[in-house]
Amino acid sequence: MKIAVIKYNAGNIYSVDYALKRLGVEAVITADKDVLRAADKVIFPGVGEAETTMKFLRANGMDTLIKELRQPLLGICLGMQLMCRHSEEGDADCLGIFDTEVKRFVSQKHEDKVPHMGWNTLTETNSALFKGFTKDEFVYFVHSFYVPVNECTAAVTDYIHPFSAALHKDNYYATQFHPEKSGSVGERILRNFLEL
Ligand SMILES: NC(=O)CC[C@H](N)C(=O)O
Repeated sequence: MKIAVIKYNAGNIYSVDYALKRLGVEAVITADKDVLRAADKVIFPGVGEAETTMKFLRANGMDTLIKELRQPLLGICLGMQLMCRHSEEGDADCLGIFDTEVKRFVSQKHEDKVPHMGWNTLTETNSALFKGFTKDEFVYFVHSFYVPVNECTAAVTDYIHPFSAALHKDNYYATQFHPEKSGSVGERILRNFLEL
């Protein structure tokens, strides 16, 4: 099975690659569009800022490519956010795969620190990504923006208020949390994606 990780100006490409290696998977980290089109599965990682990253993707034709792909694709963190219609982070128009907004967290109480950095459990998991997942298992988040619960929501968590921890539509899967930084639980989620 050919697994490709999209190489662009994101920050967590190599931690994703290392997590895949721990699963015994040798992924190709590439910006080569033919290699990405030919992959069985594609991972779209991301740590960074939406506006800058969208400019980079458009300048390199990666926006069109990602929207053309029909094999399973997993967006992670910023990757998930860029798959939405628009982000308040830099007022960025994004890929529009998920017809929803990305909004900035607004602290309601002093203890509601932003960015949200921590371990949360998930509810309402309704995707093959979460096969074998139990309600008391934790995954790791680090983000200042969130995707409201919407028709593509595939898991929910609660920090300041409920929000989408994962999205799914057709061949597009996405997690706001970092499976590559979520220990054995995250490894299982990555394995579930690879087994789709
Ligand atoms: N880790 C990240 O890059 C998070 C994505 C985005 N910058 C956010 O703060 O929500």
